[in-house]
Amino acid sequence: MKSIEWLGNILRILDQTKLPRETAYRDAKSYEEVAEAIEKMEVRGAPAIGAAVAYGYVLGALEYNGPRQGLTDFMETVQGRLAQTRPTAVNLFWALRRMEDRLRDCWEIEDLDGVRKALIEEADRIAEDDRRMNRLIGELGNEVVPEKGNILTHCNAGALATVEYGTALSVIRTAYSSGKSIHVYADETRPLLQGARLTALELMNDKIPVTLIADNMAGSLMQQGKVDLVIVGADRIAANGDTANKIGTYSLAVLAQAHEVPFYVAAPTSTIDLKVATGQEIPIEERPAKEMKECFGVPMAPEDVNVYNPAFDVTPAKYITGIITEKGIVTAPYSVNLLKLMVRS
Ligand SMILES: CSC[C@H]1O[C@H](OP(=O)(O)O)[C@H](O)[C@@H]1O
Repeated sequence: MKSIEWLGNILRILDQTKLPRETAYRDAKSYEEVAEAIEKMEVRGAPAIGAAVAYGYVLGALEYNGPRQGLTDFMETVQGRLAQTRPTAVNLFWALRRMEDRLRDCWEIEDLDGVRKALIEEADRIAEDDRRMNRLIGELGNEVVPEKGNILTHCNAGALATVEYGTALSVIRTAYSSGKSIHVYADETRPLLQGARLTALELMNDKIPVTLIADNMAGSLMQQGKVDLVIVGADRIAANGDTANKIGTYSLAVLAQAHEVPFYVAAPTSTIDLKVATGQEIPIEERPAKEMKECFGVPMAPEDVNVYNPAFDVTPAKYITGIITEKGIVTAPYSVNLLKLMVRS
């Protein structure tokens, strides 16, 4: 299953809100449609959002029908719309910056189609970079996976959260295909159930042994000694290693430390944001109350009850055993080692 597919002038988006019961697609023909798909979480997951935004930017350039000199101003409108969709995943802004830089480098190209071609090539590079980084994350991350054991993961950091392979699930896939005897506990991940709906689906499709659990069961499994490793994804990693990820990740990290279970974050370097010193600076998205009060249309709470619905939380670096990236596995002191990693070619 591919989260997105570029069809030359259309971005085909697998509508993840309908999985696993229905495989449906949105064929986005405009940057506004891509923005809506991101806001509605039809496409979600930090790296997948980054690639979707890159192609949304291309669709904006294809929509523009004015004189060449007006393109830059128009693309600022496109950039603004895409940038306001979701605030936490830094990959969104990393991809937008790459597209803006590419547009700026096209200043000598007078032909609009020439500029569009250059932007499409940049978006394709962003997508290919993600595929490459995720493969490497799997290969390098395999080092931390035991020959035999139970791995717990949270939310969906799989192929559906990226362009291909996944991040945390890339490590799991690589370990399994290397012959390791692993089994996965997948947190269902309330309220939108990315674990139940997406991670369980991906792992079953790959015939990787998986058991679905409610989020509140993780502690008990660790207390029984049934979890050997926790691997999660990330939406933004601060310069000191503090990591924003799906709500519930922080609780898992504290539980893992209390039970001496290794806790790893798997993420491409496009998720590392050295411009934020600590996790306190990471903007945390608040999602609509409806997502808490309903489960896909079925009321789960009184209609007018107050709701707190942050989409992410921040895990302090002290709870993180290591961060698995395509350039290597980083451990504490993160402020030093993340900087070294990012300057490494
Ligand atoms: C490969 S990182 C995926 C990351 O994104 C998810 O958030 P959302 O489903 O809201 O986009 C979750 O935090 C995952 O770990």
